[in-house]
Parts: sequence; structure tokens; C-alpha cells
Amino acid sequence: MPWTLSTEFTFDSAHTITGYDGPCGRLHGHTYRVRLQLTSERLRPSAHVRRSIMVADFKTLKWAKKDVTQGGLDHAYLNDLPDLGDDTTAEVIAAYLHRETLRRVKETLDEGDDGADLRLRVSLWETPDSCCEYWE
Ligand SMILES: Nc1nc2c(c(=O)[nH]1)N=C([C@H](O)[C@H](O)COP(=O)(O)OP(=O)(O)OP(=O)(O)O)CN2
Ligand SMILES: [Zn+2]
Repeated sequence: MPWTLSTEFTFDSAHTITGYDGPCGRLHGHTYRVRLQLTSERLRPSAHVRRSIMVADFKTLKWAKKDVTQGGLDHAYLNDLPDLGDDTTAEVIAAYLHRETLRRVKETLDEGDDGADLRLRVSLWETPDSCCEYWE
């Protein structure tokens, strides 16, 4: 793949791993760190410029750092989100970030472009020393 776009950001959220036999089963919070790496065979128009000069707009990739009231994950109670429910492990959140980020990027593509060459890798740190990666 000729291009790899990489961006990192954090969001602060609370969660409970329902049914967990230990402290993680109680309400607590994390500063989650996210790294997104998106590879592409070609350059495309994006949400803010119609010439083919980007893999995707960094602004589109960083949707999750927005406040939950604006469609992101910052200052959310993650268990309240219908796509996550009570299973808010790093594994489930990373898969959700993968699905939702690709969906948002593909929304900006031209008609007839299915984005089949786009590959996304999500790395999600729940704590400074514990990370989950998700890619296909
Ligand atoms: N495979 C997973 N294991 C755990 C997850 C997870 O999402 N996937 N989550 C938790 C809890 O959310 C917990 O808050 C994080 O636990 P941990 O990494 O153990 O964090 P600590 O820094 O509190 O751990 P120390 O005991 O201080 O090392 C648990 N497991
Ligand atoms: Zn936790």
C-alpha cells in the first residue's frame, strides 16, 4: 500500500464491565488512547476538498474524540451506547471504532468508489500499559 495515514488522540469515558468479578465490574473511568492507521492504494477527495489529494481527512478519522453530545465518545458512559451495551471491553470498543471509522470514511467517497482498497488498523490503550489492536 503506497500510503499509510496515522493519527492518535484520546478520549475520557466511564464504563462498567457488567458481570466482571472484580473492580472493573464497578463504575470507573479511563483516558483511552487511540491510534488509527489507514492504508490506501490511491488518493481521493475527502469531506472538505473535492480534489484527489487525501487518503481521508484526519478530521473524519478523529470523530471519536468529540464530546458524546456531538457524536463522539468523549465524556460518555460507554455502557449507554447502543452499539456497545454492557460489554465495554477494549476488544469490543476497538472493533466498534474500526466499524464506525470505516463507515464514516466511506460516506465521503465518490459515487461508484467502494473503498475496497482501504485497510484500517485500530490500537486502543485502556491504560498506559494495556492495548488492544483490531484490523482485518
Ligand atoms: N482483555 C481485557 N481485560 C480487561 C479489560 C479489557 O477491556 N480487556 N478491562 C479491564 C478493566 O476495564 C480495567 O479497568 C483495566 O484493568 P487493568 O489493565 O488491569 O488496569 P489497572 O491499571 O487498574 O491494572 P493494575 O492492576 O493496576 O495493573 C480489565 N481487564
Ligand atoms: Zn475499565
